[in-house]
Amino acid sequence: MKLNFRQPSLDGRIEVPGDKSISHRSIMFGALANGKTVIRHFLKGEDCLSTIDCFRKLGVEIEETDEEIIVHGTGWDGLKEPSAILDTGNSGTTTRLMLGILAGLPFHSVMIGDESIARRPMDRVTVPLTSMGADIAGRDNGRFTPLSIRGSKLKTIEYRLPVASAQVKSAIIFAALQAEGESVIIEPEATRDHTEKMIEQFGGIVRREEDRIIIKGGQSFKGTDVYVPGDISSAAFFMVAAAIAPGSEIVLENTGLNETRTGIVDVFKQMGADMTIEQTSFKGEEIGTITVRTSKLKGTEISGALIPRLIDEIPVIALLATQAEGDTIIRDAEELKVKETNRIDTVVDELKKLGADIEATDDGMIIRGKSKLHGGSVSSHGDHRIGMVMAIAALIADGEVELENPEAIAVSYPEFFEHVNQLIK
Ligand SMILES: O=C(O)C1=C[C@@H](OP(=O)(O)O)[C@@H](O)[C@H](O)C1
Ligand SMILES: C=C(OP(=O)(O)O)C(=O)O
Repeated sequence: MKLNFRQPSLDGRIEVPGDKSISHRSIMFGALANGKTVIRHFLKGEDCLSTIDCFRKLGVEIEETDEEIIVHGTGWDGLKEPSAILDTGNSGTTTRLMLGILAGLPFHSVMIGDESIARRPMDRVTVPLTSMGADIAGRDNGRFTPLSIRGSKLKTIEYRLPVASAQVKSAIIFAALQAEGESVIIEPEATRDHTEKMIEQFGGIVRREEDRIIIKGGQSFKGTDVYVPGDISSAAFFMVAAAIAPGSEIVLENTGLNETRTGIVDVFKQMGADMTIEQTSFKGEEIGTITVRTSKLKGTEISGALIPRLIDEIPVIALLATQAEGDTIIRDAEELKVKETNRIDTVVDELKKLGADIEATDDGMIIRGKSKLHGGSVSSHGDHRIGMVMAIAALIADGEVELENPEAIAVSYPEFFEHVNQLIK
């Protein structure tokens, strides 16, 4: 795809698509609940469609209209042995959370994903689930897909997460909900808490005591109405676009502002961005409007507890940092190496091709600003977030950017280019 934007200003209001993490979970809890769940502003990205497809194969009726997704929940007991392989596509969230659900159900299932999923570590989930009594086999001793899960009776667990991962936490929560008694999960750093919030939305109970999450097994859920806020991880691309494309102002309405996800807002403040945030409602999750205008930016340091609160935004923050005065240092972000691609390498390599002064480190990167970006040939490497970073970079680049494999963007943001075109003045 040839991107020849001629350095426009951006202006306007958009509502980004529904949050990916919340959309996945709304299907899962909707299926596990008894009765009907109606989901509005659901993200119809490829990842969440993979979750829908898996639950249909487990016997759940799911209706799709333009406005809503309706899940006819079967309860835990109503799910059926799938006669086909469950294909999770490109979605780490689907693969890992489904493992926690399937581990305790009384039937056999087989799970597979795409080439990227086949490289991503699943032992971070299969190890704790196995210690709860799960019977999971997979390539390289259960490290990778394809995985075969024979549901079994599960025991409780007290588990300190070795990595700050909401996917691992959530998989264990789903398993713990099927065990008899109380399980405890201890987080090294707080990660996104959408699973915990959704347990409550569906009439269940979960307790948090400092870094400990306590889950009682044997809970059943009631179908409900879910509104999915706009995904701050998608909004991040336009927050950055507005900050760096001269003379811009973008308003992002109905965006999720869950505190475990707003690390990027903290970084914008640290860098001196011109931004206003207005909380507008609460629908199971905080929702608000984010407005960003172009401004002078300064380099910053991003590390520690901030990392899980902005993990998926780091690639686009790297682009932002190329337009800030001074150095930006990102540390403690090794997890980027096991995403859809090794995002430390892919973002560094691709931004360099457009003239950025950026260097990979063992656990992050160093970006030296401010650089003038030029045109060039770049690739998404099949990673939706890298594709969007390069498209936003193309907005400020002096010259044409040829982007290979832009189709990957449909994983989390099918309307991305429509929104870019709508915002160009
Ligand atoms: O739980 C979730 O919905 C997610 C958790 C994060 O992954 P990890 O749990 O691997 O950090 C994030 O990168 C991913 O996009 C979605
Ligand atoms: C890492 C991501 O997703 P997942 O782990 O679900 O593939 C992402 O969306 O950036």
